[in-house]
Amino acid sequence: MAAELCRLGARVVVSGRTKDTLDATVEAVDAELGPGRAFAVTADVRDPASVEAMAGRATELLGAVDGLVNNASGLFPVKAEELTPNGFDAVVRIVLNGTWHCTSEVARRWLAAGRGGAVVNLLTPYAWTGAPGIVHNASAKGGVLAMTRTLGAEWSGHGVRVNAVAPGWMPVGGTDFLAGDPAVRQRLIDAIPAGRLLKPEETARAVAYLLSDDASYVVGEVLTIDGGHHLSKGLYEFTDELPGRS
Ligand SMILES: CCC/C=C/C(=O)SCCNC(=O)CCNC(=O)[C@H](O)C(C)(C)COP(=O)([O-])OP(=O)([O-])OC[C@H]1O[C@@H](n2cnc3c(N)ncnc32)[C@H](O)[C@@H]1OP(=O)([O-])[O-]
Ligand SMILES: NC(=O)C1=CN([C@@H]2O[C@H](COP(=O)(O)OP(=O)(O)OC[C@H]3O[C@@H](n4cnc5c(N)ncnc54)[C@H](OP(=O)(O)O)[C@@H]3O)[C@@H](O)[C@H]2O)C=CC1
Repeated sequence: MAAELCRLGARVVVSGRTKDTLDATVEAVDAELGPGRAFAVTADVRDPASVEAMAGRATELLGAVDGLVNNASGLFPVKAEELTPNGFDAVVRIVLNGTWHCTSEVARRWLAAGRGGAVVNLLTPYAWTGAPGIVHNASAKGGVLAMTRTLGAEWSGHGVRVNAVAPGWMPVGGTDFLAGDPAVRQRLIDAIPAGRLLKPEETARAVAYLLSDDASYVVGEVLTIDGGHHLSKGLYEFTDELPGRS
């Protein structure tokens, strides 16, 4: 995500809890595009004080912050009846509360300065379909969907746009963790009308569009990029089992 946004011309602060991961991203961008495009700032999105410090440092490093991408997430597969209160909280605090902490911190700065900006939240199609086996993450993403629409409408008159992308499965992070097995992955691909996984840079380009002035009249919207997965393959899923015409 960060590397592709830099390729498209952005200067980016990457943030998360793990310094080594962030440093590796910055090193990769430096090697490809030269120094000064990407910077690392550690933060924990669950902690408003940490987010405030991150936003301040990002402003120092970039001069001005024009956009925010809420990408942090966490999940583990679990039967709903076995999920503990702490397990539910652990995920919701990252996804829903974390998105709120980052969005409110950055947007308040824009509103106080009388300037606009763009927020893009990372959703998934199961924000509206639901996702048995990950009730914590699906509930939190559903909350982020409502937040996207609410703040999109509430702040658009101030030039602060809030939108979201809903990617399908990408061969990174969460997907490697949930569908690392080649046979499981192939079943997943078979269910996607486009017949392949989403490339991370395709998600980044959709994010870049929503961050850009080209999307200046796009408010509270969700751009779904899942190769038609949430629409299903319909009858084609069963083509081999359907009776022939003769
Ligand atoms: C679908 C494809 C799309 C992908 C979308 C993505 O979001 S990809 C992003 C994918 N990336 C990631 O997910 C990033 C890596 N994931 C993580 O960092 C963790 O999974 C985290 C989200 C729980 C956060 O950790 P943390 O340090 O805040 O939490 P903690 O360790 O202190 O535990 C708190 C509570 O949760 C309980 N609990 C935990 N695991 C399990 C389990 N397997 N089973 C049952 N329960 C589990 C644990 O027992 C405890 O409850 P208890 O016992 O006190 O009642
Ligand atoms: N992978 C996929 O196929 C899909 C992903 N998505 C969404 O795209 C986004 C990225 O997914 P993916 O790349 O797979 O996820 P990863 O697990 O690879 O990345 C999640 C990121 O969140 C950061 N993070 C987790 N907890 C915190 C925290 N408390 N504070 C700050 N940062 C945190 C992690 O860094 P660290 O642990 O160092 O803090 C990590 O960089 C997520 O929002 C996900 O829901 C949507 C649809 C499909």
